[in-house]
Amino acid sequence: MATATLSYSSTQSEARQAAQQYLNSRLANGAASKLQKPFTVPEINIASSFSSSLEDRKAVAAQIHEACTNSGFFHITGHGIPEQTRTAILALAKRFCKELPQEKKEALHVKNSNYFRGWEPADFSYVNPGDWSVEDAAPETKEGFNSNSYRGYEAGLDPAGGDGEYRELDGADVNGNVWPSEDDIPGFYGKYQIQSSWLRQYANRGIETIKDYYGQVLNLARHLFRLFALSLDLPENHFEDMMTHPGGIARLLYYPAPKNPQPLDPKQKDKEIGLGAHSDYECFTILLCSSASGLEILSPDDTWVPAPAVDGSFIINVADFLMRWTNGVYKSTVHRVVNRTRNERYSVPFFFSINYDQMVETLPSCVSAENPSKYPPIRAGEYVLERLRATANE
Ligand SMILES: O=C(O)CCC(=O)C(=O)O
Ligand SMILES: [Fe+2]
Repeated sequence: MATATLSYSSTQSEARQAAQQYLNSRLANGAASKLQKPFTVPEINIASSFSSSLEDRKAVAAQIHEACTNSGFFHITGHGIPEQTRTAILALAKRFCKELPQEKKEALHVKNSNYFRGWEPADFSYVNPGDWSVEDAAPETKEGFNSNSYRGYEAGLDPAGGDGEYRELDGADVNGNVWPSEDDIPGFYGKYQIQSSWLRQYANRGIETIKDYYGQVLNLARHLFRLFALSLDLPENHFEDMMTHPGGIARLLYYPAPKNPQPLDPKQKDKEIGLGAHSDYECFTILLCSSASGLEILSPDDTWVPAPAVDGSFIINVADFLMRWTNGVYKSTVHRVVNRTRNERYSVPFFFSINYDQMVETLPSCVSAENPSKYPPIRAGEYVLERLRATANE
């Protein structure tokens, strides 16, 4: 079990150093621990978790508990999000990366945002801070757009409407989002009324908007958090008041097809990395990926295990904040992306947090005489902001 803590630091280089130490200790911990049972990424059909029977919901929660204490990764099917919504957002990721002119992307550069929102070119951030110091390291090949839901809480992106109390990562009462203009990429945010037949062709191609996807995934995230509560022997509504204006960063990612795709080979260092080894920062991630495989997760015996996309499923993984909150009971597992196919790869991770202004203490059901709390209380946004700062090229 990883017990490393992340210390809080003021400068960029201190933050990066702390993040590297943290990641190294996670990697070392992984290698040192013995495999108790097979390391698996199970498929969990959550359809019966929408049942009115608490017993049905608890049965799904038990499967979630099992996955979160093992690999920390699982696929979900039976989630209720239509295929059209899923293909639409992947198509939007493609449109953003391929159709938006370079100067329009530059205008949205993530370096202009205090909250890591906007367009991120391939080599702007390294999720594994050690990759900065590798002389001949190829840049990460991903390119992305980070967005967050602030506007939604005004009844825009959040189907529940929110409580109007959203606070940014640093606690500020501001809107950290940036959006491309609807003239440049119609239908991106969702405010655009499709009037003309020329624009309707996008709709006919099944292209919806961030708003549609974000709203549906936010509903799913809240549903999953209720199941997480049950899985941790807590009342089902334990997290409810902490999800009234939750942080949630949706990222549209594009991994170009590699020129020279390499098979996974433990004896060879990969030259072209899509996204370096890292763990996610928030509570959990809901990941949608296109059919090109590429996600690999680090097993406790220190080998990379491919976690290919399963038709119609989302991949869910525990992230560091939930690992910390559960006192290390739930595993936030190191993963990376290496596109080993000749196809482009698109993915849309949604990093779900509770309200960023929420203070949390280790969950009572995860503390015992044998496993006392390892972590002091912390504000959710403060933790995530520090982790984000460590990865950026400033
Ligand atoms: O693109 C993927 O499949 C995974 C992305 C990821 O791990 C991340 O953005 O943290
Ligand atoms: Fe990740």
